[in-house]
Amino acid sequence: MGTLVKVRVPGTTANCGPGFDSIGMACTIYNELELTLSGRERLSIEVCGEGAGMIPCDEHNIALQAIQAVLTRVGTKERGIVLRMENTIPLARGLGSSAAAIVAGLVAANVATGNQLSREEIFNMATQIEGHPDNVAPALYGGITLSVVEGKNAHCLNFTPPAELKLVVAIPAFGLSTQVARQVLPDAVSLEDAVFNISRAALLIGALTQGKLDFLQYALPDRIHQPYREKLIPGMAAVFQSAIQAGALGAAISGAGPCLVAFTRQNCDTIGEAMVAAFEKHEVVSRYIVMDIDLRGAVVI
Ligand SMILES: Nc1ncnc2c1ncn2[C@@H]1O[C@H](COP(=O)(O)OP(=O)(O)OP(=O)(O)O)[C@@H](O)[C@H]1O
Ligand SMILES: N[C@@H](CCO)C(=O)O
Repeated sequence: MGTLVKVRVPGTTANCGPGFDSIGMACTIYNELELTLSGRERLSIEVCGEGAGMIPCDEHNIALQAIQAVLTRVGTKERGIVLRMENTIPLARGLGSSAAAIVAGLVAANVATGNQLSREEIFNMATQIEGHPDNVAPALYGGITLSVVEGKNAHCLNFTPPAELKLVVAIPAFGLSTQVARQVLPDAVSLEDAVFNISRAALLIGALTQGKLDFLQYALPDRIHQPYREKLIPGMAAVFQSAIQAGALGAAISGAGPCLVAFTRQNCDTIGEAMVAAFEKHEVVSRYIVMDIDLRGAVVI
């Protein structure tokens, strides 16, 4: 016996073009995590669905590390952990699988130990474990999130997106770890590129908050991460172009990639099929999914 808690956490698409390491959106694709916490010394981890057989089931598991971080923080003596994960978020594709695992572990452990930590404390811990806030923020809070890191603290605003906004995501068959996708980035960018991104990130938030989605065509381009990551994602520019030709408002790398996300009001299947066909011309096997923006973030179920 012990305390059993089950949580559901959404996948996320981060950066959204120019908002590198800051802007994120929660998506209607979910992982579930069930934690049983007891006084009996025990560790058992079971992973079903996406990542089964690949995700470590020992002390290297990041959901377990998140749980242990909470247990240490609140000083509980209960160290018996039985963990079961049911995943639908594809692994290492740019849809926030690691952020979902971290947030799920933190939220479940906090509930199992009597809700001693606030959402802000959980957000800070999640940001420290993940290394940047843009996936963990929407995974925790839902909606569209804007995050900054100030010293040891992260701060986040979230808002509800325009109801008609849909996400069409082309998911390549190959994985790309965030660590590798960050290694290709430059240490510094020019003032011109910084201004390019700042102005577009600002316009993007204006367009999303005012529901002026036609502005996304001007707001989504990026110069500080996507051009450098293009070599890791064969066909990237062609997939963006084909999505726009099929009716999308614009497109971006989802997170660190290799998923590419198109933003649209309509024609989702036409756009998805065009993206998959464009990838195929570059010998990349892919599939597509259509998602809305999740408004709830992490929930106890
Ligand atoms: N449910 C899970 N439980 C434990 N570890 C997981 C889980 N899901 C993902 N991970 C770990 O996270 C790694 C993938 O993280 P990575 O940051 O590279 O990609 P991502 O989070 O899917 O994409 P992005 O951060 O670009 O959105 C996996 O290789 C695995 O080690
Ligand atoms: N902002 C992060 C998101 C992926 O975790 C990146 O692009 O590296």
